[in-house]
Amino acid sequence: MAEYNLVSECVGLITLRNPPVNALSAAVRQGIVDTVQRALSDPNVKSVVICGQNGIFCGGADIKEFGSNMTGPPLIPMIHAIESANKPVVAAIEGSALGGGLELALGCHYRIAHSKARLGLPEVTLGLLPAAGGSQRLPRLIGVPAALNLITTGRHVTAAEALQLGIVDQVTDHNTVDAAVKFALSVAGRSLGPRRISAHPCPQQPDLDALFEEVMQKVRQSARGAIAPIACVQAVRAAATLPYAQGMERERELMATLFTSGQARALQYCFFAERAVGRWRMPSGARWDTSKPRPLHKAAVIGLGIMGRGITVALAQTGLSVIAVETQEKQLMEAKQAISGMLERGAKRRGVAPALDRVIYSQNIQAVADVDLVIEAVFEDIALKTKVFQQLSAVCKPGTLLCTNTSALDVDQLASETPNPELVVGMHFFAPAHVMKLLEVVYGPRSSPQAVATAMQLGKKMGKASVAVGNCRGFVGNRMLKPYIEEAFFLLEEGATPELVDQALEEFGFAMGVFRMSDLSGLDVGWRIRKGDGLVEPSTASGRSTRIRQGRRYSPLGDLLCEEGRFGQKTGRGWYQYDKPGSRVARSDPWLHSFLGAYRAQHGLVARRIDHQEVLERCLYALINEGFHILDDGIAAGPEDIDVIYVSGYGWPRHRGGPMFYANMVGLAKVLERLEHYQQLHPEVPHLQPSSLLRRLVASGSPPIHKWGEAIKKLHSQL
Ligand SMILES: CCCCCCC/C=C/C(=O)SCCNC(=O)CCNC(=O)[C@H](O)C(C)(C)COP(=O)(O)OP(=O)(O)OC[C@H]1O[C@@H](n2cnc3c(N)ncnc32)[C@H](O)[C@@H]1OP(=O)(O)O
Repeated sequence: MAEYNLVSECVGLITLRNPPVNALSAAVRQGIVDTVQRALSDPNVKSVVICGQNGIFCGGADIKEFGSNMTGPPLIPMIHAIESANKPVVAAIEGSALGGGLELALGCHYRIAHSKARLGLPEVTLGLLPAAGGSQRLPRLIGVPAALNLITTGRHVTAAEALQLGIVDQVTDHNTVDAAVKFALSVAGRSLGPRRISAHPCPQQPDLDALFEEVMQKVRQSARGAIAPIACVQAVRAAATLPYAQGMERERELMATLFTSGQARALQYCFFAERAVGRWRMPSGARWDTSKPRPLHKAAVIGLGIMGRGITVALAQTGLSVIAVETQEKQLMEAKQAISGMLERGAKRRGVAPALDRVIYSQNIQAVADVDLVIEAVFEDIALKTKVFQQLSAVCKPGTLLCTNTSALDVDQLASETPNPELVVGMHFFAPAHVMKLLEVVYGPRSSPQAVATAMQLGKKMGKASVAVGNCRGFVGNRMLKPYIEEAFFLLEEGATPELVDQALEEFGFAMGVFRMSDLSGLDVGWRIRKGDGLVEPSTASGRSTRIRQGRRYSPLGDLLCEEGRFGQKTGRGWYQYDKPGSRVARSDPWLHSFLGAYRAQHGLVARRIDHQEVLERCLYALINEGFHILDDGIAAGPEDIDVIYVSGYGWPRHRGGPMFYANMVGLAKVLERLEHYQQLHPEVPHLQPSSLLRRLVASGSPPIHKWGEAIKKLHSQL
């Protein structure tokens, strides 16, 4: 797993071989130990170069090993042996040097990087810290502020930035290994003392205490309960204040706590889940590896409201030519201005030229005749969308894929309005579409595997977490959101306040509680949907509204606020009050509290004390329960799909792994027991009725999440 060659007569070349990313598995570590030993004991070898095969230096420790008993030589002594070698060791960095990979390079005496390489210590994103000496060496090399930034965010830096920071000694556009060998020859015999980073003190930093206090405060605020970023700050503080050996001891202690934590397990699960969703499969048996996507050169977007504009930007930034269609001239001109602004700002951020000339604007749907794919983003109205789909079917060249950005309508119904339903899929983007990571690719029973493969590949090119899901009301994300929001409304009826519910959810780690989120996205959105479902009724003569509708408990609270014109941030009033319409700082609203009091009195409801635990159990378990229904219905292929959707699109805290992973951590039996408990108290609430899949999983011994797939298949085959 590490190959050894003698090159240029006196350079020992060690090549890490562990595809695809040369992760530091036990075998690779053993290979490094053996080959370094061989190079150091060969009197002909004057210097050593370490590189990785296939254009990548090293993607870090092997994350798959973390879940098992780790064997093989440990990383820390291996890196120490390199640093204390009496011959210069040069790291030749191509592709990526991440985590343990960069820590290995920091143990080398010199680092040469290719100009396209990326370097970083992303351990924090996996719930860990750079515990192979990285938290102690990097601050010594580049100073405390820069090291804190890299280690607490886990961000990857370009070779150019690495050079500027002093992480690498040289950047090359040519063959990196050749450059490193040449460099190794030039430094053979030089004194190595100054090149051993562990022997350096940290560069002096004025007001160290104030700096750490400020960073810790910032990190605590943005961590939303994640423990790794805080441990990272503590580890860097040890580097800044303690001798190296003591700093290493502190690094070890901090890592020991993180390594076995539920958060590390959750974050590592997310890492693999995000990759697993790319290996999509449909109930028909169609799969990612047997379905070939179509090449795409030209796309079109129909409807240039907020969603259409974001989608146009996302497509243009991916390199596609885009025809952007809006029938009203004024709206078209406004959209053009907005899209150009977004493209310009995005390009400035990324340091590239804006893709303005990739977008052609038109009022005429005929302009899309020769595109390969169309994304329809007109108003959420089935009659309007049907008309657009019929027009597109008549206008587009044969084989054009027709995608709808609907968030709530029936993709299959739309497909049935076209002569080629196999070419129709949903591409459910989230606002703002050029920023938000999530894309639900919705297939109907007639969508072709090729259409799904093409939409999934396009999503990946756009940098989205793309998840293939079946067609049902709300697809996966919004379907699960419904019981979550309903429970929050019921809690208000029973005595909670928006502040209490939001606080419980935000302490759990959500970026925003349900009511602050509702104010942000607009209360009128849900109101319109409920009206469409025939759920919104006028109040009776007494002003009292019914609380059982369509045979189940219903809370009209959201409707009543909308009747008052309280649509959230945009009107300056919603579940909270705001300084002015459009302002973002939510303040508690005494009006809302008296409104809730009057509402309860009118309905004979007596407010009771509700604690955070009840808020979490009722909102989250109702959402999770719907997730089990979704798995049972075959709408999502596995729990990873649901979890990626929730973490990347719905603000679920990543360090809790997603709702289904969380259920697995809490224990399926406990989730079932609490749902049964609340269902007994609220028999008129069907979403608290435990899903039969959850019951069957518990009855079959609550298998761990990675075995749910097998269990679901087995349980289905027993039916
Ligand atoms: C008490 C113990 C002390 C131990 C001290 C430990 C200190 C060090 C810790 C670490 O190093 S933790 C790991 C840090 N590294 C990372 O976080 C990098 C993770 N990888 C990536 O960011 C990317 O994979 C990449 C390297 C930038 C390459 O990206 P690309 O898009 O080209 O490929 P992917 O689809 O992401 O990955 C391909 C394939 O490889 C698997 N994989 C990637 N990295 C690792 C890894 N470090 N360990 C194991 N496997 C890895 C990835 O899962 C993909 O496989 P599939 O999941 O698709 O099968």
